Amino acid sequence: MKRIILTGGGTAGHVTPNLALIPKLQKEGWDVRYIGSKTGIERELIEEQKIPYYGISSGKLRRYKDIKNLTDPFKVLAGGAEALALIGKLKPDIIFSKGGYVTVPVVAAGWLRRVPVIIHESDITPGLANKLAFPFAKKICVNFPETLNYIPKEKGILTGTPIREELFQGKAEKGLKLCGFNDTKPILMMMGGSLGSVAINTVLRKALPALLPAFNIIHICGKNNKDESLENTRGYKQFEYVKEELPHLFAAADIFISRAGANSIAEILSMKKPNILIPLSARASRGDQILNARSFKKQGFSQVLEEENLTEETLIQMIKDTYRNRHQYIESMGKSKSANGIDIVMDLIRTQAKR
Ligand SMILES: CC(=O)N[C@H]1[C@@H](OP(=O)(O)OP(=O)(O)OC[C@H]2O[C@@H](n3ccc(=O)[nH]c3=O)[C@H](O)[C@@H]2O)O[C@H](CO)[C@@H](O)[C@@H]1O
Repeated sequence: MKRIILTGGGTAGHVTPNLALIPKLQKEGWDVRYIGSKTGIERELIEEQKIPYYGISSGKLRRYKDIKNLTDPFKVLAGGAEALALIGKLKPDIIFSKGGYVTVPVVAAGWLRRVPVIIHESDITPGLANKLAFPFAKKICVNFPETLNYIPKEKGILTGTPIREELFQGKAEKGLKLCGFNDTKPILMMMGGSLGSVAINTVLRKALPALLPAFNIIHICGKNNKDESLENTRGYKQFEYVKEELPHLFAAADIFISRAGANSIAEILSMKKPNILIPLSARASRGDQILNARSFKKQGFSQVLEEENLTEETLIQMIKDTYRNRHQYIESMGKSKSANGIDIVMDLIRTQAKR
């Protein structure tokens, strides 16, 4: 039986494409194993899939000053030794990495053990962890054509992003039921990336009195970000993080507000949901979401609201405009050539594997 090690972690964006691949790989008879960090979100998300999970030590590679910079290099080294031992024992035919700090020692160990490595980069500009990992990879899958400019020519391949098949099987009625909505108002859904977004949560909640007469609202607010005082508000439903509910909520939604994480926006595009993207600002990140969002705006798929301009008034106005022009956005998204990346990535895994 051919064996694959999947790796990726830190935030759900580095895990959900792997979740999309798992059922496909299993169907083709692969023995699937996962290496992630000991405590990251990937552990919970993958263990639920009943996949053997191996947690290794992991440290963040920061470009800024932090007391943890003193201890984290040792964790990275420990992670490297653990990964090397694991790969020696498991003898996989291939490693597929979705990025995140924990993957660097895994792909380096794979290279040392002569296991072919494929990396997937979701964002327009590669993250630091993936950049460090690129020399160890045979192939690098990308989600945006622009990304090919940032990686060695002979390694890059435009695949798009693997999207979980179940997302296409949602039922709007089930979504309405999950939220307890029983009128015909259009549904506005807000998803702040896998961790939620306190900045957007606050503004959306302030805008509720103006929005609720016109919309029912689904708010995915992130872990520990629920506002209990709003729990019984009619037409407003909060979730911290959703799993099997997500396809049904997607199906029910008429318009979306989202961060511009690469996976979220790939999903929104493939579900053709008119949307407003509020990218994570360049102060809090390397600015990758800003580029993701601009690319979507340029293609006519999205409206973009920069965090610097985010207020109740700008948000409400943009929601009204986007809803009014929804048919135009749906039409542009319908013309998009971006497809679910799952088939191309599966082909690549088959052709690059040792056996
Ligand atoms: C803060 C941070 O580092 N953000 C990065 C991270 O974002 P983040 O982890 O938020 O990534 P994405 O938006 O790409 O993906 C989130 C994934 O989680 C899923 N989901 C989310 C909420 C929920 O309740 N249930 C659920 O299943 C979404 O459907 C999606 O598949 O990785 C992205 C992809 O590299 C980057 O573009 C982001 O800049």
